[in-house]
Amino acid sequence: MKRTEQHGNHSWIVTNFVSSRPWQPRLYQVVLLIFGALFAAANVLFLLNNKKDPSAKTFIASNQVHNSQRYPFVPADLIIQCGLAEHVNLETLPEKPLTKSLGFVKPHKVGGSTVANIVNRIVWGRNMTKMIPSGYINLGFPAPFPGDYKQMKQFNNNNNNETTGIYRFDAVSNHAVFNADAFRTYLKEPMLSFTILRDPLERAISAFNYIPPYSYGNYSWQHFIRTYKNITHIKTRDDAKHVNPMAHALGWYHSRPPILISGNNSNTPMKGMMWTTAFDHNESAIREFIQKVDIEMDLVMILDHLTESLLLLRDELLPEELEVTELLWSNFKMLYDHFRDRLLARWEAKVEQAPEETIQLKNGLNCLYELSRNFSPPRAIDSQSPFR
Ligand SMILES: Nc1ncnc2c1ncn2[C@@H]1O[C@H](COP(=O)(O)OS(=O)(=O)O)[C@@H](OP(=O)(O)O)[C@H]1O
Repeated sequence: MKRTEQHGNHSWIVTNFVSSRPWQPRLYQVVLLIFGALFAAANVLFLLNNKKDPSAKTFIASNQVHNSQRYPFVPADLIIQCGLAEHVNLETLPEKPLTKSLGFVKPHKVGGSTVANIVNRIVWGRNMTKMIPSGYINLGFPAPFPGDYKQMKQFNNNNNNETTGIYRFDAVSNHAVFNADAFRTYLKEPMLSFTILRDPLERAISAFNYIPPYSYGNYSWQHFIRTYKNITHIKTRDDAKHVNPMAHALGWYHSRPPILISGNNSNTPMKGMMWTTAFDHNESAIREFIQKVDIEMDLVMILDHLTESLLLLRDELLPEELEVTELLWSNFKMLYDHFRDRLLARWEAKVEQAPEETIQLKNGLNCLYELSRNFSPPRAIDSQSPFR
């Protein structure tokens, strides 16, 4: 029913829903009430959950950590099936931050995600803070560290660098270019700096397979070699991922002033800079650089010796501060071994193993494998690789 009220010179049309009968809820009001109640309940639950588990604060979570369970990547049944359960007690694992911050330099295609996952899990489990890039991938790379990163919302005076006032984190594990001074500015003291390297040719093949535009399969390995062999400047992020990228991540190109690209290019991935490759074959300069890295980096791990590398990493901390199981859990070989054994057991248990079909399939697969070898990057041209 519509009512017109007169107030001085103004008149309002007041629409109301008053009926002559006592108030009775209508369907839309009931629906609104239910939604309101659900919304309020969800908010309360969210607040309670965050209060209960401070490590669930979104700031600490990395892009690789998706839910609020304490160790999200390890299904409990897998731990049990792998015989680790008797060694691991989730409840008694230390929750204290490590005595050192973790400055992990992650070059591309060197097994860095495996190591970054270890760092992330340690950070997650021990209620530590990690510097997160704004875009979740690069802390500046290929430009200088740290680039744009998410600021800590709550400043804690204990964590601030006394000289700069900048918040200091417990860990860094995204793609970045190592600079000892810059890392020390943003990471708590004492810092444990480490990285991982891989045979350069293996790495280049991995990059060829995974990094655009080559990963799209439209260009040959020969095209890849031709493109990068005589490159004079690193101008794009893809150049940086393909040309001497492990050295780039360790600071090789940044040890000389960049060439500034004219115009306003500060928003490009390279931040308006490019780097010359003129010194890439200068042996004495390379030796000098290796010496510098040797002094500044606490541990350089090697992918082919990951187990030994991780144990040496553990030894950089206080005795017993980091349990081997905390490293083991991210060992995807364990996952592989587990499912390989499961598959073989299922095969053994198969009632009829069908020998004729087995031979036919095996021959066909061999044939396909030979074909693919002939049409994929031929190892014979390894010696021409600019990465050697
Ligand atoms: N534990 C372990 N042992 C041996 N090899 C391993 C391991 N973890 C990762 N890898 C191999 O590393 C390659 C992926 O590297 P990244 O994780 O650094 O890639 S990325 O830059 O983060 O995209 C990729 O190499 P390729 O398979 O040759 O492409 C992975 O297979």
